[in-house]
Amino acid sequence: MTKSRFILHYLLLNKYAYLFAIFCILIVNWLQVEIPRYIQQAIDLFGDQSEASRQELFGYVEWVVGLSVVMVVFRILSRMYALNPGRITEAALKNDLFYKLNRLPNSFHKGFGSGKLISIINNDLNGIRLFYGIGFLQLFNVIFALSLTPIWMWRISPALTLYSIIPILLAFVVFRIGFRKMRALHGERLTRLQDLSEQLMNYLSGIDLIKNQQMDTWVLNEIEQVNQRLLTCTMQITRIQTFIMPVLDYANNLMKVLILGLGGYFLLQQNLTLGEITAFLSYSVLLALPLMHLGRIATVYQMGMVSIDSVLTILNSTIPEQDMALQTPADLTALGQGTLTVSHLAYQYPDGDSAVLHDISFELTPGKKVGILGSIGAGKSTLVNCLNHHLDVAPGMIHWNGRDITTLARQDWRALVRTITQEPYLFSNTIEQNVRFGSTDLAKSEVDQVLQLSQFAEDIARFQDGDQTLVGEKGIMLSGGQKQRLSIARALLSPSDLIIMDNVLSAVDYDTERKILGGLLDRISHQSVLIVSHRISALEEMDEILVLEAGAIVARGDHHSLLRSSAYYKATWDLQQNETEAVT
Ligand SMILES: Nc1ncnc2c1ncn2[C@@H]1O[C@H](COP(=O)(O)OP(=O)(O)OP(=O)(O)O)[C@@H](O)[C@H]1O
Repeated sequence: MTKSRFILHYLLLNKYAYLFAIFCILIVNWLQVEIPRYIQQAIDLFGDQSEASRQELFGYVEWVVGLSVVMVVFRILSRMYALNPGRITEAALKNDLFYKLNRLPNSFHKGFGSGKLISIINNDLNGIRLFYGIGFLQLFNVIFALSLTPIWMWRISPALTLYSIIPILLAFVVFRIGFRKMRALHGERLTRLQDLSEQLMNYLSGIDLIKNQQMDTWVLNEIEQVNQRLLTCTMQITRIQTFIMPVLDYANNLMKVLILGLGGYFLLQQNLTLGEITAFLSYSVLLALPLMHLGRIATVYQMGMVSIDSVLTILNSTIPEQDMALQTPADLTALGQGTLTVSHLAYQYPDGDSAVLHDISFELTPGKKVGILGSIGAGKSTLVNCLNHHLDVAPGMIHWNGRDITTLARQDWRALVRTITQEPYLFSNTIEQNVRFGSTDLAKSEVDQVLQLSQFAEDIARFQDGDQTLVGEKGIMLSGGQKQRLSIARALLSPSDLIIMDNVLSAVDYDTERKILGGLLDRISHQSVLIVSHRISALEEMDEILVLEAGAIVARGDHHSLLRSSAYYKATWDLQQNETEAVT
């Protein structure tokens, strides 16, 4: 989407409100130039004592009062109808951005820091709201005021109008120079705000580490540097603004001096009346006001343009074609209960030097349970992220019921495959809501059942508020093992055809692990399961265990055959047996 299409698209969203606002702004500006005309005629009647003149004078006063009331009404309407669209656009844009962010693949989120995204959603969207609200209102105010007022002035005295316009032209020249400089600075300022937000997000996520390692001074220094760059940029903008505003003010006063000086001369020459000079002075104020607003409009316009650029970097990011084509519910049901076939899977990270996975092949028929064992850095998580299509795998390597998963939309694929990761993410909500995760239609008894299965129910019974306990930000109130069990409960609540568990039981003891796995495998006997673990005790019951070393499968078989065929497996088993004995 180009910038002009973006502007038009969101303008059209409120087209009727804007059209009515333009009509109201036009009426307000027309009344603004009309009212001085009645004042002028009233003043010119001051010297005349006749009854007819008195009647005429009262008539003009009534007109002025009446028109002023009408003007106030239209001014209120113009503000309502011009400012509200700014809010509506902001809300619509937020929805569009959230929709897009939700559909964009992981590769986008890896390259685009969350701090930067938050800054765009807060600061840039604020800039866009002002652009579509106050910016629109002031723009039309200025257009109408600068076009109508000189015409009404010209009708009184063309010569005085031409002289009065000289200071305005001078002010415009100064304004244009400052305007160009400010545009670049506004862009820089929003980038600096994004940098600061990114930096803060980074440090706040690692606040425990910063405190533990006493890194406070270093962090404060880093933040101060980014903050200083933001301040320097903001000060430059303020400096230009504080220079331009007095210049515009000076132009306005110069115009008044010219009107009074030259107007007085024309009065003496009897070319102008006192009423006409008074009207002319009123018009000079009407010209000065939009002139004063030019600075504000320029800021709103420049911030709006820069903000639109930032937002477009997200809106123009492409969602992979296959992710756009969603299956119908019927097609998705037909895809269920399939066989996962992995053939000669290889994977290299885009920024990596060499392949992390080599020639991985295995099959997961419906209901089969497969375990993956491997040392640290063997490529287990990479394999999981290839299988659930978080990573962009090459076509032809992973099939589900004969269908290449790279031809399926990720959203559809994840309806079939549920992954429980080793770092569960919890929302700042109650335990029950964290299990439900939006599945509000499911009965409470189902939630209780999955909590029982994941061996979390006993812990919950000890909490004062039970499953209504608030878990705090990222589940800060829960221990590592409790978080893991909650995320297992969450994965079990809604149906899926394949469950992948990536080291999810690392933070629970052996006994709890055995209980969880026993209950879990009973409940999901019809579902395919892939469990990744460092612990053989978690894999013992699997139909097949793949031993991964440096990204390749070096041994495979069930627990008993591997004890005989794989020295690594046997050594790991013996070591872990000793650990278990030491613990019990
Ligand atoms: N995003 C990435 N970019 C580049 N290389 C990566 C990335 N993530 C992981 N790697 C590399 O891939 C290799 C395998 O990592 P992976 O996380 O898959 O191992 P793992 O077996 O899951 O390890 P662990 O048991 O410690 O979780 C490692 O050498 C790691 O450095």
